[in-house]
Amino acid sequence: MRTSPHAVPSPIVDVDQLRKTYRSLSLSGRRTVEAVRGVSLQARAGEVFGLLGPNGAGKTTLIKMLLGVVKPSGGSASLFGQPIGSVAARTRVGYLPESLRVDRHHTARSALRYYGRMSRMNGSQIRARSEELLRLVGLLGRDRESVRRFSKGMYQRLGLAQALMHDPDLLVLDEPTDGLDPVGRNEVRKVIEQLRDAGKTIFLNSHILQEVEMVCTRVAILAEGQIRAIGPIGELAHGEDPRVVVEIPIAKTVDDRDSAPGSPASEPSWSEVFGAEKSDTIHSKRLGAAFQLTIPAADQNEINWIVDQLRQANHSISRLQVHRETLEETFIRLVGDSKGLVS
Ligand SMILES: Nc1ncnc2c1ncn2[C@@H]1O[C@H](COP(=O)(O)OP(=O)(O)OP(=O)(O)O)[C@@H](O)[C@H]1O
Repeated sequence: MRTSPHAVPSPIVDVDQLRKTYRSLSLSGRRTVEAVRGVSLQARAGEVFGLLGPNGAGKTTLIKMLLGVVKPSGGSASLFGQPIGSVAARTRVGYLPESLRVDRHHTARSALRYYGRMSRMNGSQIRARSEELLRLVGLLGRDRESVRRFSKGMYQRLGLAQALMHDPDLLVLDEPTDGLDPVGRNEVRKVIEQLRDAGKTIFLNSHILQEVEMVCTRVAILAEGQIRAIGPIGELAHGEDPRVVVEIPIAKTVDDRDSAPGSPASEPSWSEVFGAEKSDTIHSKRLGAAFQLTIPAADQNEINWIVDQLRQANHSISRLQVHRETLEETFIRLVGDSKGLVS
């Protein structure tokens, strides 16, 4: 069968209505937690897909289901078209868990040898691949030191190297920079950026907004086990129409010129300026000696129209700024508060 040259390649990660309910028994009785509640998403080859959510959103549970470590309660998912949990799916994935443990007696080199053997690589394959990866993660030269002497950042970079040892087609990273200082975060982020630029497909969990903004190409916002938004990073952050913020000096308003000197200026009727329908969408407030209007404006034509209406009504404009929603504002709008999120 021939495929059309314009056919969209099938997704590498394909999740359909996946659910996980944890049930446990304790002295205080039966406890049920709906950790993942009907999540659907897709990640394609070459994407760095970010799953952003506060603590407890269900991110780790979702990753563990993809890796076949936790059994779903409902829905389905596949990696490379193979059902999650199958050997065929698992062997093509590299995984960096939230807290990787490397035995303290290891050096970076001996640890990679160990992981290489687990992936059934032979001695010369292990040597060549270790050299390449130690260089990539910036540990060449420190590779014969005990990992006991490693900083947390170096340890995480070794974790990235172990995940890449068998040259997986998909890299799954759970909170890769959690607990690192800014220098360590930056070092790990640089490695992820190099992998992204080399075309690796990466699925990354994070509650660190800046990390997601800097490295991901597509993002899903997860809260309370549900996807609240999903899309390319640029579009997601601008989910709401841009707004224009205009400041109109009070002394220059029509009302003020008509009123007696020194009397407080009353607010102009914005419905007379913009029409009743548009004025309903305007938020206005007094800001010192000016009125500040926040007006939704989908595009440049609408911004021009707003300026024209103000000028026609003889209002001066002392400041005009186009405000686009940031990813942080999108997150807070969708999740309700910024609890558990680091910007
Ligand atoms: N093995 C388990 N048994 C019972 N409840 C669990 C288990 N694992 C996770 N949970 C609960 O499921 C919910 C989602 O947890 P999960 O670890 O998937 O979230 P997360 O988004 O990865 O959070 P974090 O960033 O804190 O790791 C939480 O309420 C958590 O307490």
